Amino acid sequence: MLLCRRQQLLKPQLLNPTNLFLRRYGVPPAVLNSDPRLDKTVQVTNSRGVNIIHDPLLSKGTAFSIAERERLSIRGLVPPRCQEMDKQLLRVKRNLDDCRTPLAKFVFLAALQDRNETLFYKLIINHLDELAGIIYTPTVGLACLRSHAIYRRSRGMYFSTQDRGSMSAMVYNWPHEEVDVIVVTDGSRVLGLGDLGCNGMQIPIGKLSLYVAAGGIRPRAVLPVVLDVGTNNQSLLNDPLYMGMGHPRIEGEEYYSFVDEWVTAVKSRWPNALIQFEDFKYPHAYNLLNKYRNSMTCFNDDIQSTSAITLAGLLAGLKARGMKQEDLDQERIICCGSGSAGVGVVEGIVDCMVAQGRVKSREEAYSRVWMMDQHGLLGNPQLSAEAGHIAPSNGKRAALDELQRCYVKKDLPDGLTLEEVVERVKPTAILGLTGVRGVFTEKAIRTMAKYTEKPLVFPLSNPDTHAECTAEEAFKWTDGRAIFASGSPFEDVPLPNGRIGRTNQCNNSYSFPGLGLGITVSRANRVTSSMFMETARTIADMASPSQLKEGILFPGVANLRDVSLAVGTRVCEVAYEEGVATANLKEGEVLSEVVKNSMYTPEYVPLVHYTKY
Ligand SMILES: NC(=O)C1=CN([C@@H]2O[C@H](COP(=O)(O)OP(=O)(O)OC[C@H]3O[C@@H](n4cnc5c(N)ncnc54)[C@H](OP(=O)(O)O)[C@@H]3O)[C@@H](O)[C@H]2O)C=CC1
Ligand SMILES: CC(=O)C(=O)O
Ligand SMILES: [Mg+2]
Repeated sequence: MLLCRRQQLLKPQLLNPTNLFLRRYGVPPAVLNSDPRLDKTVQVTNSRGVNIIHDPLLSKGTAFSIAERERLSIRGLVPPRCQEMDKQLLRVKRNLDDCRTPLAKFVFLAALQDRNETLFYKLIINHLDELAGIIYTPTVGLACLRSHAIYRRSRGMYFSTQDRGSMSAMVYNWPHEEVDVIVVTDGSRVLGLGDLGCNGMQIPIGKLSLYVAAGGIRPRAVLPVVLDVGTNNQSLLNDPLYMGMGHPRIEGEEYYSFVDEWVTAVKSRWPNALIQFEDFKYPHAYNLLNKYRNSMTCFNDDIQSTSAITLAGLLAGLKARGMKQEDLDQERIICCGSGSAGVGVVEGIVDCMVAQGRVKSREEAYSRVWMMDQHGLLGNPQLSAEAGHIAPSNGKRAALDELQRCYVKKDLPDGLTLEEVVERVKPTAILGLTGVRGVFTEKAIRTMAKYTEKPLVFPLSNPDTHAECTAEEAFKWTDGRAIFASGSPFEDVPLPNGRIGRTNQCNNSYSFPGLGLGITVSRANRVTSSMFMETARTIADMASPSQLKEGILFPGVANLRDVSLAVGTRVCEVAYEEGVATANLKEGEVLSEVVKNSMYTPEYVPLVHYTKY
C-alpha cells in the first residue's frame, strides 16, 4: 500500500526545456512557448489544479502567469491579476509588521511557510537580520513552550512510542524522494527550557529553515523530525491540549533501541542524508553521537557545531585584542556548564590548542580550562574536605563521565563558587552554557575585569531570558571593556563615553548551515572533527580589522549566507582532503563555484504538468 503510493509520486525535477525534452514529456510546445520565462529552467510536477495552489513547494499565490494558469488548470482559482514576487513581498512584509508580538510574527511566518515556501524564504533572506530572531532563537523558544496552543498545521514527521515496529514503513509516508538534511530532536533539552516533549518540533523546523535560507539547502530536501519518547514535563502531561504521548520518557535500553529503529528506517530510505541530532539531553546526546558518528553521516549540533562557533569567537577574540590565533593557549577559560554543549565546546578548544602545537600535551591544554556545573567547580574533593566543606562529588553530583573527568582540577577544592574560581584563576574568558539566567554574577564579572583588560564574556545560553547575563550587565560590570558574545541576539549597548558596546551573536546557526552545505555538496559519508575546526577558523577570519577593533567578532546575521558559503566551501575541501567525499568533481571545476551554484535561491520557476502513463 505504502509502496504503491511511492510509485505514484513523480519526482519533480529541474530540467532544461529543450524541444527534445518537451516531446519526451508530452507537454504541448505551444503552451510552453508562450511562457516568457522559458529561458529559465522549468519544474515538472504531476500535480495540477487546486493541489498546486495548496502545495507550499509549488504555490506561487498570485504570481502564476496566465500561461501557467492555463496549463495547470488553475484559471479562475486565484485573483485575476498576475502579481510578481516584489508585490507579494510588499504585502507579506506589511502584514508581518502589523503583528504585535514576536509570537504573532512567528505564527504569521509559519502560516506563510505552509502556503508558499518560495515567498517565505525570499522574505526571510531579504530580512535575515530581523527575522532570524523570530523563526529561530529567541522566539522559537517561546513557540516551543506554546506549541500545543498555537498549533495550526503539521510539518515534518513524528515518530512516537506507539510507532515501534512500523518506522521503516512510516518513512515512506514522507512525500519527497530526496532528503539531504534531517534535523531530529527528542525534545528532552530544548534550548535552556528543559524537557518540552514533542513541542520541541519547532526547533528542527527552525534549524532547517536556516539550512535553507542561510545554507542554500533546497526546501524540498529537508526533513524535521521529533522522536516522541514521552515527556517528564508534568505541566505538559496535565495539559489537555498537549499533542504528544502522555507517558514519562522511556529510558535505558528501551530508549536506545527506539532511536536505533528510527535511524535504521531513515537510512533505509535516505542512506545519504545528513542527520543532525539536536537538543538531546546529556548523556543521551553523547551516547548517540558516539554510537553513530563512525557509521553514518551525522553530527550533534549542540556538541559539535556549538564548539565550532565558540572556538571561532575565541580565535577572533584573540585578534580583537591584538594577539594571534595561535595564542589560544594563553587564554584562561572558565566554562560554566559541563553538559552537552559545555563539554563539546571545551573539547573543541583543547583540540585546537593541541593542533596549534603550543602545548606539549592534551593534559597541558586541559589546564587552561576550568569547568563548573550547578554544584560549582569540578575540583578536588580532598581539598574540599581539608577546607571543611562537603564536596559536591560526595553525594550531590552524579558521577562525572570520562570527558568531564579530564577537566577536574586537582589543585583546587571541588565545588568552589564562580566568584571563588574567578578570584583564583583570573580568567581571560568566561563561557556560559548552563541555561540559567544570572549565573554570571556582578561580583564574578567585576572581579574578572579587575585582572583582565578586555575580558571575553560569552553568555551562550538560549533563549535570551536564559542567558547567563545581559549585554548591558556585561558592559556595565566591565566599565565597557568586555568583548561580548551571546547565544541569542542582544542589542548593542550605548556606553557613557559615547562609545558603543558591540554585541555578537555566537550561535551554532553560524556553523551548521555551512557544514550541511559542504557535506551535501561533497556527499560526505562521514562528518569529521576537522570539519568543525576548519569551520571555526573560517568564521574567525571573516571580521575585518576595523570590526575587530570595535569588538565585532563575526559578520552580522544578515550575512549568514556569505558565512555559510565560506564554511560550506571549506568543509567541502576538507571532505575531499580527508577522502570522505563521494561526489565526483569534474576536471577543472572550482569548488567554491560548485558550492555557490548549488545554493538554493528562492525564485519562481515555470511549472510544467506531466503525468507518466
Ligand atoms: N549558543 C549556542 O549556539 C548554543 C547554546 N546552547 C545553550 O547551552 C545551554 C546548555 O545546553 P546543554 O549543555 O545541552 O545542557 P545540559 O543540560 O547538558 O547542561 C547544562 C549544564 O549546566 C550546568 N548548570 C546548571 N545550572 C548551573 C549553574 N547555576 N552554574 C553552573 N552550571 C550550571 C549543569 O550542571 P548539572 O549537571 O550539575 O546540572 C550542566 O552541566 C542551553 O541553554 C542551550 O541553549 C546549547 C547549544 C548551542
Ligand atoms: C542554539 C542551540 O542549538 C541551542 O541553544 O540548543
Ligand atoms: Mg540546540
